[in-house]
Amino acid sequence: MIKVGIVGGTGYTGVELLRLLAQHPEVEVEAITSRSEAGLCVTDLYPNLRGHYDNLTFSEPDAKRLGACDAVFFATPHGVAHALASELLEQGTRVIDLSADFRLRDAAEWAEWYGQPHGAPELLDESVYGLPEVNRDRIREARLIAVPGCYPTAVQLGLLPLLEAGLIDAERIIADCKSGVTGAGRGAKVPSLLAEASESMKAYGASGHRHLPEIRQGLGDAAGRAVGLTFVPHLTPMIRGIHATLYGRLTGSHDDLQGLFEQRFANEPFVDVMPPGSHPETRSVKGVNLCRLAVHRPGDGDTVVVLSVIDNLVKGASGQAIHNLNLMFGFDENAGLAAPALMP
Ligand SMILES: NC(=O)C1=CN([C@@H]2O[C@H](COP(=O)(O)OP(=O)(O)OC[C@H]3O[C@@H](n4cnc5c(N)ncnc54)[C@H](OP(=O)(O)O)[C@@H]3O)[C@@H](O)[C@H]2O)C=CC1
Ligand SMILES: CC(=O)N[C@@H](CCC(=O)OP(=O)(O)O)C(=O)O
Repeated sequence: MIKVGIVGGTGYTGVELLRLLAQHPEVEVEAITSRSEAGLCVTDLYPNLRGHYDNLTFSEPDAKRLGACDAVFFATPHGVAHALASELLEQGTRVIDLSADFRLRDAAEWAEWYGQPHGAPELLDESVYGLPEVNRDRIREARLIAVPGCYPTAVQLGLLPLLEAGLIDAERIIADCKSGVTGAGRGAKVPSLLAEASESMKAYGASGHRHLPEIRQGLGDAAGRAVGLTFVPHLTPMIRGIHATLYGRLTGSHDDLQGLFEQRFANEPFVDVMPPGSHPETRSVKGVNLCRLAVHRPGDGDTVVVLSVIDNLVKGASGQAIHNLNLMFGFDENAGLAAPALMP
């Protein structure tokens, strides 16, 4: 049994960590922080967790208390993990950061996209990008994990087989992506209001979104060269879910794209390549740590269309964070992550 802490326990990814960890046989949640709810019992804020965390209370973030844990998850806005990670690592605590603080290898690029100086550039060399389907062996050895973003997870998993095999034009990739409103966090914001978000849909960040450099970095690694990517996110009237429709122009010849995808993910417990002709739905991954993919080649032409769905809060955040924890501590990869999706 290991002890873990969660910084940012009142947010959507924080409560999702609690929900999933409640079924984890090897983990006990020792500390959970919130500045606004310090002193409140977790089950008073989240009654769905009654019977699981009845003695757990939110407390102010405290490096000493968190440093007594084997691992700490950061489910906080950008910049918070920068400030605390070093101190925790020095105390021997492993850090799994759900924010974007350690995802980009280049501190100057991070500062440009996040509008603030990078707060811990000295840690960038050792941080490991926590996409298990790419970095499984490095994750096992890591002390500091940067959990991929939600859109970047859906897009990279959908394009990796094609780029690794050199089958599409790396200069002209299109990722047309839709997210549910929990992607924007639990804080009150006008675009997330029921009357603003329901029965409507809109693109945002079309000229440049902060996930663009992260996705380009990962796809560039897969392709072995810089990629040209158009990425347009949309806000849709659903609570959870990401749907990515990915377009590439085939350059290499390959008769069996379905087989290519099935082979690439054959040993991956959290990627499901669906049968030919499928159209995966976001509700089929609701609440589970799974990316479902379908590959299409309309009219047998030179365009390949990949459909990729995840739950932004699970495979796009908290579930993937727990998968990383399982690898770092040598647990069964499925621990805490085995339940099937909610339907409907
Ligand atoms: N929502 C999603 O789908 C995804 C989110 N992420 C990332 O995960 C992180 C958390 O997201 P989400 O759960 O949606 O965010 P929320 O806005 O829902 O929650 C943020 C949490 O962080 C705490 N917090 C805020 N500021 C600070 C601070 N300065 N120091 C310590 N704690 C702080 C808040 O509690 P309090 O203010 O009371 O301390 C709250 O518990 C973000 O970086 C987000 O980008 C990643 C993938 C998907
Ligand atoms: C709908 C919505 O607002 N989504 C968020 C992305 C989700 C997220 O939390 O971003 P990270 O994965 O980088 O942490 C956004 O566009 O900024």
